[in-house]
Amino acid sequence: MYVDLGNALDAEPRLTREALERLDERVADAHDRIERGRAEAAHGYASLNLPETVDPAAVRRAVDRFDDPAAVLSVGIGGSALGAATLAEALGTDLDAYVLDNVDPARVAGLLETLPLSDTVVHVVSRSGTTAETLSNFLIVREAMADAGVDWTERTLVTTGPSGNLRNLADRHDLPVLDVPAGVPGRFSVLSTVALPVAALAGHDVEAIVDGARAEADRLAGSLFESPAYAYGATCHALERRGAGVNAMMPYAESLESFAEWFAQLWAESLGKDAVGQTPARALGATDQHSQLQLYRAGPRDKLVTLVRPRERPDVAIPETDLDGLAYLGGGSLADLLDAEFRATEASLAASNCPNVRIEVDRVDERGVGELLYGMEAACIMYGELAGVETFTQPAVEWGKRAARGLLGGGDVDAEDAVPEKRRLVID
Ligand SMILES: O=P(O)(O)OC[C@H]1O[C@](O)(CO)[C@@H](O)[C@@H]1O
Repeated sequence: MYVDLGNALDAEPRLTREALERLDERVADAHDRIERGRAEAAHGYASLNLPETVDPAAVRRAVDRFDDPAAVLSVGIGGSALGAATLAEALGTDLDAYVLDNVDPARVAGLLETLPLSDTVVHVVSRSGTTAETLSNFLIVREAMADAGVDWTERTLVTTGPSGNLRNLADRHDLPVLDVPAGVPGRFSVLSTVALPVAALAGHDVEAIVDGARAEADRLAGSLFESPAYAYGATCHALERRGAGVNAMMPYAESLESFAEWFAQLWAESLGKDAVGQTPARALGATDQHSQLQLYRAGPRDKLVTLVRPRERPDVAIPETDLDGLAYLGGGSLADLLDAEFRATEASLAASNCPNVRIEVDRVDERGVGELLYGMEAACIMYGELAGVETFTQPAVEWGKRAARGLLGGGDVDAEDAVPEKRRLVID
């Protein structure tokens, strides 16, 4: 992973090289704390040990029992689904890879009508084993398989924690179970048994994903000027402290669109604490040049844009054309066009004084994705250390969960007391 901070400096909000150099002293201390946390396999910090603690062979053994499926369905939510979605999209698969990470009945019904249920592997993931959306969807998928005469126990792989409903169900039906990694919050668990099974099922080189992560782990150092991941995390933090409350994650590769969604959970759920944090906006190049770029360039001076691209990408030639004004495109290629737009957008942001960071990987392949995912996790942890927040908890999400359970009669409050009377101003 390569990080270029050049356009992040002396923009608006203003961050100077001198300020980064002063911040680097705190990066060194934070690095020491992170390394101590890793050495103790402390909660959260253990995430950065996954290149050494994950067992790709165990992942492969778990999926080898499924003989050449046509489709894989990941059932989970948040970090228990976004990692699989990211890997499946980034690496592409001969399998039809689907993700159920919401409880929209139209989507669930529609998907069940199209899934080849007898030839689908269901990977159901929940660390807690109690998440309403995941368990509801799994029960529906299981019943659809049974109704279709498919033995769901032969089509299901579980990844879960040491206890809870999902562990009990797996034990009761003797399902193959992978353990979620200890001390690794869901949003940091992509490089583990949570998401790697999807990559393994698709025949990808899981070891290469882990090697990419390990390469980034080897770059963690006591200075942001020596560590791409820490450089990015420290720069994002420093810009947020100076007013860049929004970080638009804008990959210039369709295969990284889900990565931006994964990044959004990682950043928001880790760093949105104590009235601070940087709001991740999901964008896609070149598409959002025709959508959000107007706001990034001419809106409030409260943004950082993160531009991500592979240095090498597949290509498609553009035929010669005599169309007025378009002859310059003919004979070129889409990669040339996309990379020209990447550079032009980067320069246009700089010209409008919008700070932006360039992140590159050699290719969007197993190694490149491993580098990028691990690098963002390490960047997030560094940001959290510098911001002094509890990076690895997410207490604010619990209020809504309790209220929803209450409304459905499953909580410790009566349904009518689950949510306060809503203030109304109805315009109809
Ligand atoms: O893996 P689980 O326990 O189902 O949790 C799913 C997701 O829900 C959250 O706990 C938030 O509610 C996320 O942190 C997590 O990734």
